[in-house]
Amino acid sequence: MTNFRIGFGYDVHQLREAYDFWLGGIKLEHEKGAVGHSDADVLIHVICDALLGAADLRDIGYHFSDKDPKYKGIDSKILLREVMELIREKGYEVGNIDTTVCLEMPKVNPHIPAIKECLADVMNLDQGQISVKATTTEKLGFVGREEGVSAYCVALIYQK
Ligand SMILES: Nc1ccn([C@@H]2O[C@H](COP(=O)(O)O)[C@@H](O)[C@H]2O)c(=O)n1
Ligand SMILES: C[C@@]1(CO)OP(=O)(O)OP(=O)(O)OC[C@H]1O
Repeated sequence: MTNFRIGFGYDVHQLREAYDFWLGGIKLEHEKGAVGHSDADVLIHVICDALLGAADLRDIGYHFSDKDPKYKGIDSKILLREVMELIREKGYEVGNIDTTVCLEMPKVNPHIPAIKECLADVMNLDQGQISVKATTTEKLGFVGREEGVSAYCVALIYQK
């Protein structure tokens, strides 16, 4: 019987002027960008956490410490590739992932095709296995005040 497992990821990054805004592996043009030890790509970070959680492999900070200078400014696509290797080493394949980005501005929808193409390439999956959605928080909370961006991801993995 196929061994199915699910995982969940959640992450937040501050938004500040003079920072780049990486989301799902692509750079958005916006007056603010995300702050982090890495490139602060919140969408990739939640995908990593959902996959690691599904495989019972702890979390992103456990594998890539934010105290380690090796990861300062690192392209999160490199981290996602490593996470895919870790779960495949354990015999897992990805069924699908579903993500939601919580962001007041800018609009994510126009970028979703490029994000899916990029993530499918990094993860070696079909674009149909990767869902990316976005919502504002109706001007409420830190997202609504444009102080930060958050994201959620659920992942289904399986071992044949
Ligand atoms: N940063 C965002 C936020 C939302 N969207 C899209 O707009 C729709 C309406 O947003 P609500 O917060 O009012 O539900 C949402 O369903 C997304 O399709 C977006 O592209 N980028
Ligand atoms: C990715 C890492 C490592 O560079 O740094 P951040 O960009 O700060 O991201 P976060 O989601 O807070 O946690 C994981 C970190 O260890």
